[in-house]
Amino acid sequence: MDEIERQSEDRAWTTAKTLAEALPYIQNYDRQTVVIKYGGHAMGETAVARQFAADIVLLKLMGVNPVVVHGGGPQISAMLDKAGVKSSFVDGLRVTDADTMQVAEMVLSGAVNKEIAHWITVAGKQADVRGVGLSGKDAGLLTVERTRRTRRDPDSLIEQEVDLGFVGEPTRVDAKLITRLIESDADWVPVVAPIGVAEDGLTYNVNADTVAGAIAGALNAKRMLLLTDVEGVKGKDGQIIRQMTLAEAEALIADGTASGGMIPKLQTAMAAIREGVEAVVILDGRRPHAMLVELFTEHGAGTLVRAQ
Ligand SMILES: Nc1ncnc2c1ncn2[C@@H]1O[C@H](COP(=O)(O)OP(=O)(O)O)[C@@H](O)[C@H]1O
Ligand SMILES: CC(=O)N[C@@H](CCC(=O)OP(=O)(O)O)C(=O)O
Repeated sequence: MDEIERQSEDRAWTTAKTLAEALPYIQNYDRQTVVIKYGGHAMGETAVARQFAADIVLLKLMGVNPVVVHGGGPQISAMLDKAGVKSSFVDGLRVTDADTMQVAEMVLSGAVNKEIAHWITVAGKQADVRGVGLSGKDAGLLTVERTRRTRRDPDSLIEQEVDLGFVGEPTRVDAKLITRLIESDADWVPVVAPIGVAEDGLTYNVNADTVAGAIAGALNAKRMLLLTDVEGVKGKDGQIIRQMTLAEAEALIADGTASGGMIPKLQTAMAAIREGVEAVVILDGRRPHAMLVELFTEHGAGTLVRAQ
């Protein structure tokens, strides 16, 4: 046996050992629902999105029921730039006027949603695993109400309402369609764009973390994974915190250690756990196979948030 053959044999035995060690974890997640929020920053290039899709197919074939909720903030911003439309954010939420709403829906439901569903179908072709692209508009999946935000005027110190436009907050998830897709004998993977409809029938732009949390809560998911562009949640010392409780998550927001986009993530995590999701993990979606490390190894990845 030459050196190359020996190395290949070593790799084969290592792979088999890794698979065998994963057995307890595979059983733990057998037929369990895992909601995965795939952030716009985590998507990166096509190769990264294809790798993500391949990992989703692997999860499905290992017996997990993955439900993907995606973002696309950077992709919306790029399209708005092209169209010469200025965009601003308040507390991490995009101020969404009628023109911005049109672009956001086109990008989220049209481009990003179809691309992710498509890559899942391509990656799962041999085993007939298929991505099914939906938005909160399909089958009444996501009802929202207009988000209200107030700001204290620095001069008068009076609380004033900030008009965010067509930005919505989930009020009801009708998960029947997702449940049917999950429970079907066919290997369908729901892929949801963060668009909702209010009682007035109008379309609203919703933060994708918030949508993932609402859907995970409605499905009583075992896990929600928030895939982003950092390794996990950093503490005061800049080190990644491996595990935290709801109270600790709240303290990180209160003392300003968690800021910007991390605030809606932790708030969503807390809300989902209060609704019955067992645990939420915030992890780096740019790293290939991060979901597999989290779900199927003792080491895990990122920051795990749980009730206590
Ligand atoms: N304590 C913290 N730990 C880690 N990231 C933090 C923290 N506080 C703020 N952040 C910021 O939150 C960002 C993730 O949120 P966001 O950019 O909205 O991600 P996504 O687009 O994936 O939803 C990180 O890139 C980081 O800049
Ligand atoms: C209201 C609001 O801010 N909606 C978000 C929806 C997309 C999103 O949340 O995308 P990421 O997860 O990639 O940030 C937006 O317009 O950017």
